[in-house]
Amino acid sequence: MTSPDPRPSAPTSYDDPERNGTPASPGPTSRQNGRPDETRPNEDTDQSNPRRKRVQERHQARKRGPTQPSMFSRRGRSRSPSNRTPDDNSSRRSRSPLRPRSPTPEAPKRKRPGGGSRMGMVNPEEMRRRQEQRDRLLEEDAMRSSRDRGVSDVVRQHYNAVPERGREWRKTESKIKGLRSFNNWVKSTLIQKFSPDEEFAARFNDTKDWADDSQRPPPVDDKRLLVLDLGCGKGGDLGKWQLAPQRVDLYVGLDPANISIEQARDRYGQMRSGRGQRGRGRPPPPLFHGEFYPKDCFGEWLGDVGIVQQVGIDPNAGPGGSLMASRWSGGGGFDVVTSMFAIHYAFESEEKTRQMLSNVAGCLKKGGRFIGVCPNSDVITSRVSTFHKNRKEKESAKPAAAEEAPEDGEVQEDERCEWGNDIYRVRFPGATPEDGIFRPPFGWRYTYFMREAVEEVPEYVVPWEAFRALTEDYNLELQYRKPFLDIWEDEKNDRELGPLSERMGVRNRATGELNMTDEEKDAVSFYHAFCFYKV
Ligand SMILES: C[S@@+](CC[C@H](N)C(=O)[O-])C[C@H]1O[C@@H](n2cnc3c(N)ncnc32)[C@H](O)[C@@H]1O
Repeated sequence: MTSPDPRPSAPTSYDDPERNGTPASPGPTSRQNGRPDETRPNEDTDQSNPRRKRVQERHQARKRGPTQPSMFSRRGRSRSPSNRTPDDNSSRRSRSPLRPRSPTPEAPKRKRPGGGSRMGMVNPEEMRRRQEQRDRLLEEDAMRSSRDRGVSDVVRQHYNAVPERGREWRKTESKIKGLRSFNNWVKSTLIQKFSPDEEFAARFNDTKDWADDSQRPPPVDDKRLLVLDLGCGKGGDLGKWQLAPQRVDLYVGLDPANISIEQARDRYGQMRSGRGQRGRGRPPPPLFHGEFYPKDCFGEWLGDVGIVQQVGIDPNAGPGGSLMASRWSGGGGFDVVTSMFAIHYAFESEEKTRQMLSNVAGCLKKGGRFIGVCPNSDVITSRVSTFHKNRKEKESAKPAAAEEAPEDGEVQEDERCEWGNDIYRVRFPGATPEDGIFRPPFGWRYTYFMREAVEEVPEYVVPWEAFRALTEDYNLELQYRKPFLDIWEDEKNDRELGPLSERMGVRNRATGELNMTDEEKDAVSFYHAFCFYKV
């Protein structure tokens, strides 16, 4: 699966616009997409305390060795596999234990001396059978790749077509404004808790009361973060990254939806120029250098994206890679890889899921964090198994009647599992497992609808335990996983995240209650958040 890549050629050096004052990608309009929403810099945080104690808590349970040297020392290193392709990846990997792949058709054989005589030993019937088998496999392969391309195209076209309605509309007119704000608050919370590195967090462990002293600037944070966003959409999270406790030096946004990428560039340009900033409050912190490219991050290797190559991507990440090479190269150059509301598109197939993980693990330095949010398979499992239980009870209550047997492979209407409410709907078009456990863990397609945001787009179940097991192959260690509403319960009284929720309109200042209808709460409970460490 490929997407057009109209990237400019890779810059020879990565310039810090804070130093040279050159905006990387200027542009005029403000942006937002549907399900996840934006956060503007000066509503997001109290500018008097932009870096906070939160970072202490997430590192408390972890004790690791020294962090990697700054990317600046890595920048000149040339170890990126610029000529690598996803096919190259698969050739170095061992076969998955999760599901045997269908055999690929044999490549046409060259004539070699003696070959004819060996061929002569196979009887014609056998040769015909083998040829038929090869043809069948080729045809299946072609059908599979066209279907895969079809789904990716639908997803890309959908996100490209999501209208940009403007911030004011989203905050006032939208029927799901509570949900939008809540999702944004969860994403900010993840960024606040998990984006800083251990060194940065350790400094705050040593100076526990700094957050109480609004006059005193936080300790010097000279080491800044390099962030890669897979599926960045229209750049809705740029403002959140601008307010990260540890300052961001570089933000790279990738997404196959080329129009979304243009919109993200525009939004970044607007932030750089200070346009669209509201008058109240202190000015936001200085903006990082940002780059945005159209890219399928789950179907393709990221090593051919110039800026990714420059920062550093390790081709040895994952199973089958050379352990020694990986140990010596020390991984990729990014501190954080983030993927918000996007990894479920990778679960179309094992190949894509592994490609996504190779990209994530390859880009992260040791100690780097992979943070994201996606649909929670526990919720799906529970809905699906309850659906089948109820269906069976209904069936057994029915008087025995002569039922028409379904055609081969056909799923009867009443066997199709779906749920939702006025604002969101999940619909499985095919059969689902009665116990709700998705085996094998790839390719379980459903369509997702969300009012004003997502029009029946195909998505795939991310069976959590299988995913977590797979991440181990890529040296990614699970540090945190939590359903959205549990995050709220845990963090709503936090001295930073609590007030942030009020500024973002997530909590009603008078009642202290969430500003969401029951339907919105049901919709957000479909998701959970995670953080992995690269070890
Ligand atoms: C619900 S949007 C989330 C956008 C953004 N992360 C946010 O939170 O605002 C899902 C995004 O995933 C992107 N996506 C779909 N397939 C992808 C792929 N193969 N690689 C990277 N991104 C993908 C879509 O184009 C879309 O922008």
